[in-house]
Amino acid sequence: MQGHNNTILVVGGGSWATANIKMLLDNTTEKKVFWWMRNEHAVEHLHKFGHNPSYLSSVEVKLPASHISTHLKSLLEQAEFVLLNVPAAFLKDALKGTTPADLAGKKIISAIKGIVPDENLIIGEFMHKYYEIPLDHFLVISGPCHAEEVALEKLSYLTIASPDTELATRFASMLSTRYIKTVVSEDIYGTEYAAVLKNIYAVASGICHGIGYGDNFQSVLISNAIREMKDFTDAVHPIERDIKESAYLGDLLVTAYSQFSRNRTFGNMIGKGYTVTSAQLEMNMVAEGYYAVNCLHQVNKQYKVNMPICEAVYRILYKKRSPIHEMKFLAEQLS
Ligand SMILES: NC(=O)C1=CN([C@@H]2O[C@H](COP(=O)(O)OP(=O)(O)OC[C@H]3O[C@@H](n4cnc5c(N)ncnc54)[C@H](OP(=O)(O)O)[C@@H]3O)[C@@H](O)[C@H]2O)C=CC1
Ligand SMILES: O=C(CO)COP(=O)(O)O
Repeated sequence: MQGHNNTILVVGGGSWATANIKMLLDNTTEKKVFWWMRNEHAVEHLHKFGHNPSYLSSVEVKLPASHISTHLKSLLEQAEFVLLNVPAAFLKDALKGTTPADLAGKKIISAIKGIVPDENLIIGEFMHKYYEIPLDHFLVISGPCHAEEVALEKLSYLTIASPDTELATRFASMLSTRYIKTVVSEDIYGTEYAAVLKNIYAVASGICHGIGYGDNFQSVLISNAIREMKDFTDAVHPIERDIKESAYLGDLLVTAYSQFSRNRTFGNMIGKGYTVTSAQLEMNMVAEGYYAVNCLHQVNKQYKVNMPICEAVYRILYKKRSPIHEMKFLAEQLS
């Protein structure tokens, strides 16, 4: 049983999970950090050498061996906070065998920027529906922040969203460091959906770059993308929201332009003529936008928001339409 014990379990073994572990360990608030990942070899490597062998391997992880394991149930017992950090497509797999009782009373934080495939639910909705997590026990970590830059301790800003802003502020105080500034928000729906959408727009940006469009066109694409994002988030959860804040516009910009973006890299390969499978094989990491655009296409059947950029990416990735033709068609609709 856990009260306010500042015990955080990070679930996931990829780059963002490793970056989150670093932030939590560099932050000086008294706390206990536990880490679950599926890969036994990576756990052994961390026990022996204090580095994740496959992702952000320069990051030093100083945790007792008993705090890093592949056994989720036993790690869950003491946790006050459970920080979900696997790609959305693998969340069900990661939580297999976990019941609502195992998560009862815990605060769930999503650092995932994706939708659960087949369910077409963002993470807060999924955890509420299948694990009975009340929304005021749910938090989102988002904002323009690449794991690679966290590893380099480059100044970054994160948004912590929760309907319970006191809780969000408490968690933010366990994450902030010299190089991490935090902002608190109440907008869990807008923050989650904006993160999902910006991945799709970054795929679009990469496709255009791969085809040969230049910076002039990219800027028009992204200007239209932020309007599309605003229309969709307003339709799903209409509250007073400034789309220019860093969790919305900021994350769109960094993902659409950064050399570190997996979504942009994936899109670039598609624009250059790679198939989806060959582009995925080429990358050791996951581009959430690929899965998200299919889910978003389904979700938007309900809202019917005009989303020409998402639709173009959907047809390219799921209907095997030519990137050149689709982007030419899209270009006619942008302004
Ligand atoms: N990277 C970043 O800069 C940021 C990422 N995010 C978000 O964080 C989330 C996690 O992404 P990230 O850490 O970058 O992931 P990575 O792409 O770095 O790593 C992929 C992760 O997925 C796991 N995985 C791959 N295939 C499967 C499978 N079939 N079943 C279960 N797990 C699998 C891998 O485990 P294994 O190694 O065992 O194969 C690995 O832990 C995503 O939603 C992403 O959008 C958010 C902000 C920044
Ligand atoms: O969310 C991110 C930066 O804020 C990471 O984006 P990518 O998954 O495209 O690398």
